[in-house]
Amino acid sequence: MKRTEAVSPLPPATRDAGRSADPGAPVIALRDATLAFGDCVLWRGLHLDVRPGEFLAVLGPNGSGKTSLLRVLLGRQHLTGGSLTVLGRPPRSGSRHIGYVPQQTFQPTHTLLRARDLVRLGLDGHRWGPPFARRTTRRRVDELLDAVGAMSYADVPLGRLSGGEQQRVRVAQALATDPRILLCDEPLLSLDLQHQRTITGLVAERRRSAGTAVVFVTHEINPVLGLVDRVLYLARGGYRVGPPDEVMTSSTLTELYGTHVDVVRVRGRIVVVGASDQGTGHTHDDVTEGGGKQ
Ligand SMILES: Nc1ncnc2c1ncn2[C@@H]1O[C@H](COP(=O)(O)OP(=O)(O)OP(=O)(O)O)[C@@H](O)[C@H]1O
Repeated sequence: MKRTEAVSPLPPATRDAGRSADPGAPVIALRDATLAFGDCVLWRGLHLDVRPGEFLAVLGPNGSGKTSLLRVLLGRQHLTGGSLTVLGRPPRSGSRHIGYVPQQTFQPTHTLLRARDLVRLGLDGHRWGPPFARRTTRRRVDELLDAVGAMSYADVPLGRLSGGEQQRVRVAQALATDPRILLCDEPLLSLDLQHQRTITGLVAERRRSAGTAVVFVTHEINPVLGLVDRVLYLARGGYRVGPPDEVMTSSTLTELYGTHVDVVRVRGRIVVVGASDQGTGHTHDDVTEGGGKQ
């Protein structure tokens, strides 16, 4: 399997964040990793290191295995072949060092769980033993809700919130444990431009100040283009990984999809044209902006 870049040096944006950590110690290390369900190989031979403070965007058509990759990193799905370490150990579910923003699922309208309850669960839901002091917990929950612009509906049941409002609460929950790795599955979905900026700003600040590594699944690279160190692009069982300028090119994506794909840059934005249903066994929209469906 050809890859654009196997292990990159830390790009300028991440050097500060990675300074205190051993730059030789990836927080995620996949070696010759394969994931298949029956005859359907989602990706094979994946070789990838993610460093502290790095921002990795994961792109690819529907069904290419982006969410499944996050599930593998979370220890919820076993690899079919190859190996993985997360923070130097085999992955295990429930680690408080990993924050996870799942793909959008709407809360049932009758749920009584409030926004602040969900964030509190992120804070002490994994812990055994006595709960944190009430006042400390409340202050931290308020800080997290405030950071995502969700204070005004902190006490509203989740089922009464819009999709975008729920999404912001999920981001606050994922950040609650000060994670060393943040896994995000299309966190900008349903968010207007202003709240997209709030969330991307928050993630950027988190990686800058704490060296948190970010794996960010998205159909739209443009809202995070300024943050992305490397792109992992999955398609047809294969992949490419490298800086956006190397991966998001007509020649690289044409090779990956096995058919002609045009990548054009318009006023600093990346537009991918022609990546339609290219043998993943799944449908994929025809004209994409930033590598995904519209
Ligand atoms: N546990 C499972 N058993 C069998 N097939 C599965 C399982 N989990 C995922 N799949 C299949 O693997 C494929 C990849 O799914 P995945 O959700 O990882 O894709 P994706 O790239 O995130 O797609 P999308 O862009 O639509 O969110 C899909 O066809 C899915 O049905």
